[in-house]
Amino acid sequence: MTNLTPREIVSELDRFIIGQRDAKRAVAVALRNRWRRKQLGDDLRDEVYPKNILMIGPTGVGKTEISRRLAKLARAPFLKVEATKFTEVGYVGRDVDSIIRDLVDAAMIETRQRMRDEVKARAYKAAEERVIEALAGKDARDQTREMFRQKLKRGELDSTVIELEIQDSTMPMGMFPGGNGMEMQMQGLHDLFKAFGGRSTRKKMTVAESYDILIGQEADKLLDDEAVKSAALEAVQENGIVFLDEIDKICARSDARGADVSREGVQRDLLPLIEGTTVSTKYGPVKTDHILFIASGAFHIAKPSDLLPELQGRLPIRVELQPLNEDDFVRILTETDNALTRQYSALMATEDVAVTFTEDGIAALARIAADVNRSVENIGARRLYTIMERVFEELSFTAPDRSGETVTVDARFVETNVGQLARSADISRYVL
Ligand SMILES: Nc1ncnc2c1ncn2[C@@H]1O[C@H](COP(=O)(O)OP(=O)(O)OP(=O)(O)O)[C@@H](O)[C@H]1O
Repeated sequence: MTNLTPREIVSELDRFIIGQRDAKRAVAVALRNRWRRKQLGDDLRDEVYPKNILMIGPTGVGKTEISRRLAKLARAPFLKVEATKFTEVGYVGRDVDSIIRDLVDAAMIETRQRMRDEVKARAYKAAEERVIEALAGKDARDQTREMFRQKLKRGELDSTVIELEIQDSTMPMGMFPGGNGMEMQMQGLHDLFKAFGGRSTRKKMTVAESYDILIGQEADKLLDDEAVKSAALEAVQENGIVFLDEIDKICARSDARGADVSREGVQRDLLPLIEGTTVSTKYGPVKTDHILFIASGAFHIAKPSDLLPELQGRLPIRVELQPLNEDDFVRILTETDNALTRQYSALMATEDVAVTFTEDGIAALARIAADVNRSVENIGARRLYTIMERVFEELSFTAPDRSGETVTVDARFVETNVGQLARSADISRYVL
């Protein structure tokens, strides 16, 4: 939960997203409303429901990015899901409740990671004790232990090999950054192992290598699983954000049948989630009343008014996002904290190649992106990714041989690398 004001939230979002003022303001107010709700007395607090948002705008203009950044800012559990996923062939009421279950899974990983970080200092101390025990033996005198401790601190024993009892369920701290399916599976396995007490083996490793593993193991011992679970469930219920993409694709049109039946079915299934219901998950029941839903779609063909009236009522805040033009691309390339120009320069710097961008180089990149969006298909800012990748293709490959060089990305450099490709719509369709 953050206590930032709407103005502060918008200015945080401004660091990453160019333009789209209305959408930023809408999400900022939604977030602030959560804080306001928390300040209310018990009786009123339960009555205040989130005002869900409908974002209308073409692809690649920042709808997801705004929502994701907002969630990050608020440290809120976040899930993006395509509404069309539930209309796929074979749809027999595919479980929309899985949205909430996936959100809880994501929250469990994040919460565990955060709580692990909180106990990290204590875990580090405990890990150090175990290393000392492995070095000095179980019955070593205090004086001997202290001597090893000093040596450890000076890094003198980093490459000494020790033998340790390792629980198989233990994984290094770095393995839970939160997010993708693979990690979720790992998490499931991890829980399983933990439940059965894990299997321990003796392993040889250097002191330096042992720390990550031992800290992970000790942190797990300090973590109370029940506390992690209840914190994660509370985070979902009070702060969860679900981004429902492609909501326009589940609108039924009046002139068709068949697939449209299932589309309308999905809307009906989604309704209770958005209106507030209780979903059972493997960690316990979750009330969805205060989860914020941000629905999004291009609405090129269907209109918001084609959604079920009940669903329209549950998405009362409508914001339009604007298509991005050449000027926006220049700003995206130069003003954002995570600008692609910064990313490429930093990546090349790791090879000791200094990359700088000139103003006309940036202008050329933006112009080509806008041209290709016009002539082929408008995919918004995503076009910058494909253009940049092409521009840097040669340099990326040869960088290790060019250590110590300086490369200036100016209009000529851009022209040489993508100019020709960009002028042919047929070729750009495949490569840009
Ligand atoms: N206004 C913007 N400012 C800066 N970067 C942007 C902006 N719009 C899009 N981007 C970048 O383009 C990429 C795609 O944007 P995003 O995922 O937000 O698209 P979207 O509008 O949600 O489209 P879709 O509905 O197809 O998912 C992201 O990496 C994002 O950083």
